[in-house]
Formats: sequence, structure tokens, C-alpha cells
Amino acid sequence: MLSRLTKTTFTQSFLFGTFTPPFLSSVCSRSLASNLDSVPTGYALLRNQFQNKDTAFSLEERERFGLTGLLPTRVETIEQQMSRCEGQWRQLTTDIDKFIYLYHLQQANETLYFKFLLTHIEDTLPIVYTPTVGAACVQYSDIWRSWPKGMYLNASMAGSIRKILDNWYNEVDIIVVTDGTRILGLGDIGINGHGIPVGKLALYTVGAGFDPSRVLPITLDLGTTSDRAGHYFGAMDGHPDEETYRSFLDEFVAAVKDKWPSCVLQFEDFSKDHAFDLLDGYRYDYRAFNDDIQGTGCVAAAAFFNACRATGTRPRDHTFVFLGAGAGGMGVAESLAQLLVAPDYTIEQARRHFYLVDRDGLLQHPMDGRLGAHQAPFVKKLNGGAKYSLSELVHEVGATAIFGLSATPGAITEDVIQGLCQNTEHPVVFALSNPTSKCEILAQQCSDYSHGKAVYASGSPMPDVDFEGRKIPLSQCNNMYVFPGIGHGAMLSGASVITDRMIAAAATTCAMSVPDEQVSNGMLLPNLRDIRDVSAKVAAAVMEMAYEEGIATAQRPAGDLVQFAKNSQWKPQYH
Ligand SMILES: O=C([O-])CC(=O)C(=O)O
Ligand SMILES: [Mg+2]
Repeated sequence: MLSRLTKTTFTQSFLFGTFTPPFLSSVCSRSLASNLDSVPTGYALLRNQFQNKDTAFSLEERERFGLTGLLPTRVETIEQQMSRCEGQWRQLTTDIDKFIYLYHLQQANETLYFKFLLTHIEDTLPIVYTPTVGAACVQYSDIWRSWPKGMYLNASMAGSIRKILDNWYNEVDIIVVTDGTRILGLGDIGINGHGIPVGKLALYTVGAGFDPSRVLPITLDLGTTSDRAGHYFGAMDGHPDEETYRSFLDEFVAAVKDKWPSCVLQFEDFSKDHAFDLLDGYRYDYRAFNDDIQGTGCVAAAAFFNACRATGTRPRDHTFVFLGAGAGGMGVAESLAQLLVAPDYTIEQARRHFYLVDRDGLLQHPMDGRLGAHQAPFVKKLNGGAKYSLSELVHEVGATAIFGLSATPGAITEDVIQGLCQNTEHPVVFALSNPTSKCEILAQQCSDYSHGKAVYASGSPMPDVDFEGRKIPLSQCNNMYVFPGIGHGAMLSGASVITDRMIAAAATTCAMSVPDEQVSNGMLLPNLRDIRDVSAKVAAAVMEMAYEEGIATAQRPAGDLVQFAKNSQWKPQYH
């Protein structure tokens, strides 16, 4: 049980170096070997998205696998296939069309799909992931041609979930599961949120090289409060009562553990009504984590640490205003509070630096039972606090940093930025709500309002900023920089659970993978093109911590863990 493990705080890890990155000696490799060891033949092979090569099957393979006559004459290389895809891609004019194109490519040929994503990462990730995946989810039931891979479990399956998992065709290394109740900043959209687990798992392959045939997106289709008109595919009855919901979740998690005991289970986009309880309920017994609470908290801590590097400040020098106190907001606030902790500075002192605002105003005494357990330690006593506007609050408390996780577009106004600028030379502004349509302030606005002084990061990608002819690169503070490596490190080490120290190690490693020179240029997170290298470092750090904590069940590989993690990454090549 985690509660029995010693916890090391972020600050200890960052500032006192209790976490040592694993730079060891020799090279070792383990591949995420596909379990699809029997190769189908004939038409079935061409319909198998993991083994299909289409026109790249050689004449000899065509003969051997019963494909002769089933393919056009010319044998192509994967590069020739890529060139055709690139031509088709250039013809597409809307982002939704690009999403649908990539979706079909994945259904037909995962090797080519991932080669395309990795080769054109900056153009394709904003499509398969935020922001376009958000727009696609909203219309998911309508843009459907054939339902993507994954499992859909509904309330009528209660009592049989373990048996139903047997219907899945393969071994599984990682599951991303949602109940669709808080999809990005879009709210409860039910089964239409399935695009998120699919997109996150694409990132697991792009970032950390998970074998795409061994990943499983799952949607728990337990109703929705959204408008279910049109072609909606999900359950049409509303949400079950609390007891039924919890017992369904308990059965689901136990069934997963029984069926795939070593798989990593990532909870994604559950509303705050359940996200914290589920995490607290399962994280001590399963290899499980919540990406919105821990993943977003982890990457925000890394980016904020780099904002301190960029501005020559210490985390403790800052006063924070948070807009949004849900799963993401609380996860980030708690991770940042840990950054302030030191032997002479307690977590209670650290939390005094934080002012959290939700839709009813500042979280403050008395709250009339409105507080969740994770919010309670952050409440404040501030005379007249409830009546403050955001800019008044910034002024009143002397805020130097503002974090947006409220899905309220435009909530961080020019007044708010100017208020921050009165309190500090270089305010920190992180607008983390996704997709872009829910973002609290855009990068260019933040730069204009602060005259280029603010250090900014957003959750979704945006163009670089132009300030008086100077180009400032955008920092995309998105959990994609950490969750693939966290999952990979947990899997490779066979960690029985995923601890706070493993997450803290991921944050440290992510932060430190950005060189000083880039940090001083305002680049708080790694370059997207380096995501595989960064994920390997994160995975190695997570492994190292799992060994240090004594919770790894896999034997420690000989040699350099970064190289080991790198060698374990699946690559989009035909076999
Ligand atoms: O998916 C993303 O881009 C980040 C995330 O987890 C969320 O916003 O829920
Ligand atoms: Mg999420």
C-alpha cells in the first residue's frame, strides 16, 4: 500500500536532488512484442490493421500469405505509400476532414498511420489530439463510418464485465478509460467522448512507443446529461445512482486486473464528482493513475519550475490565483504546492500561496458543505473575497501567477494581466483549458496585454507569438509530455502501483530535459519533435523510482534505463 511508503515531495526531488536520473552503463533491449503471433492469410490479412502492409507486401509475401491477385501489381515501399498519403493530406482543407482521414488510415494500416504521425508530428497531433479531437468528439456519433477500436461497457453488462473482457482479441499493456462525463473542457458528452481514449492511446504509441495492437480504449457508457439527439450511439437512459455507479466501477477495475494483471490503467476525463474518489479508491491496489489530476499536475509542475528558471524566481516567491477547482485545477494546485515545500516550509504554509476560484467565486470559509476533500486545505479567509472580481482578487492578494483550468474562454482579461504586471516584473500565465475554444486567454493576447513580459503556456497548441518582431515560441503545457513515459516506466518496471514520487520524478525529468538556453527564450517544455526521447527519459526516471521504492516487480534491466526504455519503443516499420 502506498500509504506505507515514504513520500518525497517535489521540492525534495527538485531542489535537494534525492532523485537521481538513471545514467547507467550498458545497453539492453526488450521489445513490446506483439502477441498477434499467428499471421492471418488472404483477405483477413489485408483487413488486419496491425499486420496489413497493403501494396508493400512483396511478391514473395503475396505468394506465401495467399495475397496473390488481391493487390495491385506494383509493389511499393512504405516511403512511396507515405508520399501518396502526403499528397492526399495536402488536399484536405478542414481539420475535421483531416481527423476523419487519419481515422481511416489507422483503421486500414496502423504502421503507415503511425509513420505518418511521427513524420508530421507538428501537423498531425493537433488533429488526432487537442484541439481537433474535441471538435470531433462533439460530433462523434455523426461523423461515424465504422466505430473505432475499443470497448464500450454499459450498465446492462454489470455482473458480466469479466466475461465480456474476454471478447477483446489481444493481450493489453495499457487501457485508457473514460466515462465521458468531463471530456476536455466540453463537459459530459457521454459515449461521444470515446475519441479521447483513442487519441490518448495514439499519443502512447507516438510518444512512448506502445505497441498499437496492445492498447485498449474503453468507454464506460453510463449515460450522459448532454443532448442525445440525432445519431447518438450511447445509452439513452440517464446516469445510474451513486451506488450502482461505484459498484460498476469496482467490478470493472477488478475485472481488468483479473484479465490483464500487468496492464496500466489510466483514468481520463472523469468529472470531479468521481475523479478524486476513484483515484483514491484504486491507486493503492492497482497500477492506475488519473491523467487529469496527476498527469496535468505533473506537466504543470515541470512547466512552472521552468518558468521559475526563466524568470530567476523561486516557486515560493509566487502567489497563485487558480481559475477552476475541478480535477485538473486541484491536481495542478496540489503539485505546485508540493514544489514550495522544503524542510523549513510545510505543505500547509505552501498552500497559503494559493487562491482558488470556482464558478461561485473564491473557495473560502465558510463553504456550507460545498467543498470536496481535496479543496478543503486550500480555502481562505478573505474579507469580502466572494465579491471580488478576478482582477480585484489579483490586486488584493498580490498574485504573480494565474492558472486557468475553468473551461471559461476569455476569463483572463486584459485587466487581469495588467494587474499581474503591477505585482511582478514577469507574471506567469498558464491557460490550460482544452480545446482552444475553451482557453482562458490566447498566447498572443497575453503577450500584447503584458507587453511581452508574461511567461505563458497553454494546454492546446497555438501559433508562436510575435512581439515587436521578436518570435516567442509557444509552450504547450499538456500532459502528453509525461503520461506516455509514466505509463511506459510503470509497465517496464512492473510497478505494483504508481506513486507520487514516480510522478514527481517524471516532472523533474520533463523539466530538466529543456536546456537552459531554450528556457531563457520562454520555452518551458520540450520540443514536440523530441517527444520520444523525452518519454524515454521520463520512463527511465519512473522506473528508477519504482526500484528505489521497492515496488517494481520486473527485474531491473542491466545498463542504462533510458536506453532500455528507448529500445523498448515500438517503431512503425513493416515486418
Ligand atoms: O487531453 C488533453 O489535451 C489534456 C487533458 O487531459 C484534458 O484537457 O483533459
Ligand atoms: Mg484529460
